[in-house]
Amino acid sequence: MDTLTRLEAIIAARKGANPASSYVAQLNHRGLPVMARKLGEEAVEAVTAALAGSRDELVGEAADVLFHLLVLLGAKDVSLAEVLAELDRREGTSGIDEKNSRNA
Ligand SMILES: N=c1c2ncn([C@@H]3O[C@H](COP(=O)(O)OP(=O)(O)OP(=O)(O)O)[C@@H](O)[C@H]3O)c2ncn1[C@@H]1O[C@H](COP(=O)(O)O)[C@@H](O)[C@H]1O
Repeated sequence: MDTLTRLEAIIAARKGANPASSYVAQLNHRGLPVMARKLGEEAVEAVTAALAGSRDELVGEAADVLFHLLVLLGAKDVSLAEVLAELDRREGTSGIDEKNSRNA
């Protein structure tokens, strides 16, 4: 099992845990707007690290983005497999074509 799939399973298992002892449970307890805001904050931190930080900082912030994205997807009952299937679907198509079809 790969890292993201393992992390997805851990997040699913921790969702209903005690918020006092689990950060995942705490985020779920605080609700979707907080989870969404956390993902946005981590994304901004990743962007900042890419533009002005070190390589190690970018690695750390990218890990935070993936973690918080999985927490948000879990709360919305969207599986990682569904997201990966969407990426698979796009494989082999030009990114430009994809952009044009979305804007059509
Ligand atoms: N990968 C992670 C992970 N990455 C980041 N974080 C937490 O994300 C938080 C982000 O830090 P911030 O400073 O931005 O946030 P904060 O100010 O501490 O918290 P907020 O009040 O803003 O939410 C930190 O508390 C980190 O510990 C993570 N917490 C948990 N995991 C994984 O989730 C598993 C389950 O964790 P628990 O639910 O805590 O058992 C762990 O075993 C890990 O594998």
